[in-house]
Amino acid sequence: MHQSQIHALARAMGEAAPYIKKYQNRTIVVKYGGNAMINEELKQAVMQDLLLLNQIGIRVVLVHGGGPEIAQGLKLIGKESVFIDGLRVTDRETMDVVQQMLAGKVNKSLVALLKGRGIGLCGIDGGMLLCEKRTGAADWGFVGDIVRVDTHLIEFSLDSGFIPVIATIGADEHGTPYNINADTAAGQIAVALNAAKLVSMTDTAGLLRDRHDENTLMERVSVNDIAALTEQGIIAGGMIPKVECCADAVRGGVDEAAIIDGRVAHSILLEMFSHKGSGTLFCR
Ligand SMILES: Nc1ncnc2c1ncn2[C@@H]1O[C@H](COP(=O)(O)OP(=O)(O)O)[C@@H](O)[C@H]1O
Ligand SMILES: CC(=O)N[C@@H](CCC(=O)OP(=O)(O)O)C(=O)O
Repeated sequence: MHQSQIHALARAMGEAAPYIKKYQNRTIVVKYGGNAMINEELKQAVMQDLLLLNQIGIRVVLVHGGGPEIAQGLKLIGKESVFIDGLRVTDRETMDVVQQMLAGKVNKSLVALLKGRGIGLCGIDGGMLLCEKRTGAADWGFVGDIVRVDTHLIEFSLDSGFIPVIATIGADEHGTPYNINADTAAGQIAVALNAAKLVSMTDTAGLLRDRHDENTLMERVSVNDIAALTEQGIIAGGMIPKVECCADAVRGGVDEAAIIDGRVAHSILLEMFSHKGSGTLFCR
């Protein structure tokens, strides 16, 4: 190792040390989104980072999406994806595909990369995510709103040293399964766990003032400014539920929430263990 590399390592470790102390024995919830999850190599790098966090004593909960995989599954049976306000319209046939893809293919592929430390769950397991049918401006079919998060199974997995990997399917009191947006679920799970941090990994550098220009990254945003940013059209599309869930998490008692770039290797380590962080940090 060169002298310069040794200095860089010493500097990085010195910078990281207080953050490692801050997060040890605390819970962090990581939401890993569909569009950042497509590249196999990156997926492996992200899971390795989560394993590292687990090994240094941070309680990591992974909540995953899988929108693109669901779209693929639907295509195979000749169905197009339909979204209203960012939520998938989910009829009975679509719900079957959501279950197969999220709780099956995507969940197990992530657990497999966690080398024996992952435990694959969905919100139906242990009564984790109790839902009711979403009502409002449209009929989304089997799309659920979370009524209650039961954290017992998550805590049990964490206490046993595992990384719970959660597919966001819940059930109502009759046992009917519902499809839940993964960002929304991650935010509510983070609040229920009284997490130290929520990190949402996606396919942009973070929240951009101009969504087509990554040089306009907003590094720090107060949750009080979100309404104005949405009104100005700066927060749009898939960013709306993502930002809202960060804001709800922070308002619900999570210390901080960040949206970071899931396409950049080790961005989560940079976010957690450096002064600069990465992406956009939402604070009170
Ligand atoms: N201000 C903004 N900054 C960054 N991305 C934005 C913004 N407004 C809208 N977006 C869009 O939101 C997308 C991220 O949401 P989404 O595709 O639902 O992510 P995921 O699949 O990770 O859940 C970005 O790829 C981008 O197209
Ligand atoms: C109700 C609803 O829209 N559910 C989402 C669940 C998966 C998800 O949120 O995946 P991403 O994080 O990859 O977007 C869906 O069916 O696509």
